[in-house]
Order: sequence, then structure tokens, then C-alpha cells
Amino acid sequence: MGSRVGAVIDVAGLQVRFGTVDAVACVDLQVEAGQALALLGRNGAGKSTTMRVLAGVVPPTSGRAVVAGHDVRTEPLLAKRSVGYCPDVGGLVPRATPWEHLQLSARLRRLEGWEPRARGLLEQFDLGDVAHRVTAGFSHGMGRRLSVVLAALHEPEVLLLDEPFDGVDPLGVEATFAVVEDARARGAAVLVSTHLRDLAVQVCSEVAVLRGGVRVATVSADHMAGDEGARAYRALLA
Ligand SMILES: Nc1ncnc2c1ncn2[C@@H]1O[C@H](COP(=O)(O)OP(=O)(O)OP(=O)(O)O)[C@@H](O)[C@H]1O
Repeated sequence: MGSRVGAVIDVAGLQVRFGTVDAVACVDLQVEAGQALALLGRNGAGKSTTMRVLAGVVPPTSGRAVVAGHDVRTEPLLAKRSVGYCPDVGGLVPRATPWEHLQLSARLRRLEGWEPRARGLLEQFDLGDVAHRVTAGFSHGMGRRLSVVLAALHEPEVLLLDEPFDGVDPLGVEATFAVVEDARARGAAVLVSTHLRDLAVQVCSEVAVLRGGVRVATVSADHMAGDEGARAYRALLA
């Protein structure tokens, strides 16, 4: 896939180095408005690091990372504002309730009239009953579901979901699918990092495979579906 004019997520020649470790050596990705791209790859392939660069959490060592027209390096605030990010781990305050997380997010982004959408998302993710319970006692799956809700609250132009299905029950998976479909319908670009290839191909139109910090392929989701897709994926990992 070549560089596309107007891609909402535009990554080219991305490199991220931690000391002597090249977490990302060379990644190119373009996701257009209304598209969802899955990031697949083995443990340590560089998926989360790529997501963190786009979320403005980790600076790129070199290369380009642009979200919604904003370079993460030169326009960090505008870039962050355009992104909704579900990190692979962490991000929740144990002493705060889901509602307090949503309040904080809304305040930081100066959202108006966000409450009905927040309530709707909590219901959709079956978190309505625990909206006012501190997250310290949440199961892993509940924490994942809340992280997706927080990423989606402000209807961002760029939705970054890192391992959103990890430990999540089928109803939570359905709710996450609905969030991705809603984002695509309103013209957002979505990036989903996951090890669950069968779910990735259901919700994404394309799949990028990373290996050793390098993007080795970008193919249509159909290409990665079913038994044949499993074989194709294994071949790319070998
Ligand atoms: N802060 C850091 N300091 C040093 N090395 C790091 C750091 N973050 C990531 N790495 C290394 O970069 C490589 C890529 O890690 P990353 O978390 O991006 O992989 P991943 O594809 O998301 O893996 P997984 O599927 O296991 O979550 C790994 O070798 C990891 O050890």
C-alpha cells in the first residue's frame, strides 16, 4: 500500500528506539476516513509501541506519524485532541469510578452535554450498574470495556484500540464492534491491535502484519480470514 493523500492515520518510515532496542524499525501505515485497520504480529513485534506513538505517549525516533492532519511531533496537543486511545495496559485510576473517569476526560477535553452519550456507552458495555464503584475491584475484562468507553467518549477522528478484546466476554466484544462500526460510519479512522485474528478480520477492512518492528504486509481482511487466513498469517510470521 503506497502513501495515500488524505489518510487520517499516516505513518511512514516510523522508527522507535529504546536504548539499543529497536521497538519499531520501519513501519508504514495509512488508514483513511471510515476505514479500520488491524495490527497483527507476535509478542514484541512493535504493535503497542506504534499505537503509543500515535497516541502521543511515546515520541518517534524518526519517521512520520500524523493523525487527522497533525504531526505528533510538531503539533502534539492537536494530535492528542483528535485521538481516542485505549491503551493495552493501565490508564485507569484504581480509586476513581467509571463516572469519575468520564467526568475527568470530558473536563480535559472541554466537552459539553457529554453525559447522555456517557450513560449510553456505559449501558452498551454493561457498566451502568458499576458506574459509581471504584475500578480497583474491576475484573480485567471490565477494565478493558471501560477503557474502550473512555477512548470513544468524545467521538474522536482517530480511534486507537490496543488489545480491546483481551479477556472480554462475547457481549463486550459485540459492544466494541459497535463502537468501531459507529466510528467508521462517522468517518473516523480506526486502528485495532490484537492477537485475535478472527475478531480482527470481522471488524477491520485491512490487516497490517508487523514482524520484528517492521511492517511485512498489508492485506485485505478477507485474506486473513478462516483456515486459509490462518495459514497466510503463519507464513508471514515465520
Ligand atoms: N519502554 C521500553 N523500553 C525498552 N524496550 C521496550 C519498551 N517498550 C517496548 N520495548 C520493546 O520493544 C519491542 C516491541 O514492544 P511492543 O510492546 O511494541 O510489542 P507488541 O507487538 O505490542 O507486543 P505484545 O503483543 O506482546 O503486546 C519489544 O522488544 C519490547 O521489549
